[in-house]
Amino acid sequence: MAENDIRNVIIIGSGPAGYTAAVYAARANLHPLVFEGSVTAGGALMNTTEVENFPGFRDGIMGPALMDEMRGQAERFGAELVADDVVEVDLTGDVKTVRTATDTHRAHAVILATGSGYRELGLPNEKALSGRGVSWCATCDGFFFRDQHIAVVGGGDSAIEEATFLTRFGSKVSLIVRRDELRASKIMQERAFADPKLEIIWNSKVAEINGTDKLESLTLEDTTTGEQRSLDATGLFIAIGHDPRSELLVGQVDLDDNGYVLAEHPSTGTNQPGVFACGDLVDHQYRQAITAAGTGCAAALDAERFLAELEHVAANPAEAQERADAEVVGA
Ligand SMILES: Cc1cc2nc3c(=O)[nH]c(=O)nc-3n(C[C@H](O)[C@H](O)[C@H](O)COP(=O)(O)OP(=O)(O)OC[C@H]3O[C@@H](n4cnc5c(N)ncnc54)[C@H](O)[C@@H]3O)c2cc1C
Repeated sequence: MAENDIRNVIIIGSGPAGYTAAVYAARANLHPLVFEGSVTAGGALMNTTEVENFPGFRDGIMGPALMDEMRGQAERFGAELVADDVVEVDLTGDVKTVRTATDTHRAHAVILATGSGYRELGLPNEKALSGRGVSWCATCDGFFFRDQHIAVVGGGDSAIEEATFLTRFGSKVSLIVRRDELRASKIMQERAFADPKLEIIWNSKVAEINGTDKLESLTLEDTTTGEQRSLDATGLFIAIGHDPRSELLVGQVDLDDNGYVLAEHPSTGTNQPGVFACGDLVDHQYRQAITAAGTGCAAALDAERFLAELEHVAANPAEAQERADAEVVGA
């Protein structure tokens, strides 16, 4: 296809949401073009070890292997995959424009699936011990920490939610809070204070993550005195927030106050006709591979219906005019 031909659909993002959208769009004969991104093609699961909760794998599957399967499945049905970053979009017109550093592409529909990034503490061992004691997802990894001492960092609602959830598994859970109060809502605080397995370590931050092959302990620093001490935790859950990857989309589609794309539930449509959004880019509630894949499927089906309607209108201009007139009268 020549560069300037108008595509049916372009998909931006290559996690479970983007690849699932690609499988469905490709099987609907829409020949999707998928921008995978240059850094982490395959998305967040490329940085994980075993995924035990994605349905269909009785014995679990390694994160990168799962993403390789999804990628191969999309390719098998004819999705065109490009390992480039999208650097600019214009989603406001009937024809959408998507630019990389070197090319410009156009499409009638665009599916946004750029995910969200977990905030990090910025400590040296943090990434190296990811999947070896350090985690960003209690639902995903809590099960691996049965009968262990688990630490959770953060003072908001989601930190407390993660910490109370983790008390089901850990022998003890220590919530590490920078200040002498929690930012979380009152009801969440009451829940935390009432939990006998949950201790709160006030005025503290993690100064060092210790261990070579796996997490062995944490060094905590008192934020008021600077004094340091060791905590013998073998699990660390970092719950200090997420940032949706939506910088590209500012001024293009409606975003909420935290930067997540606003989709018209239960569809995946945004405020721009022909633009659909899925996965962690819209979801601050569930953030799971299976939910991302589910909304990726929905986005492709929504795009398919949108394109069918466009085709119908182009083939039946008189009927479309009648419908538009009736809407004006009804308004
Ligand atoms: C450490 C860890 C462990 C996890 N474990 C589990 C688990 O066990 N089970 C589970 O269900 N979930 C797990 N999750 C959550 C799961 O990974 C996410 O919910 C899921 O990956 C979200 O999918 P997504 O497609 O929305 O986004 P992502 O997977 O984040 O993918 C987004 C993609 O978009 C690309 N992208 C971003 N910007 C651009 C751009 N401008 N141009 C082109 N491409 C772009 C990125 O490169 C990335 O590939 C885990 C997450 C983490 C971080």
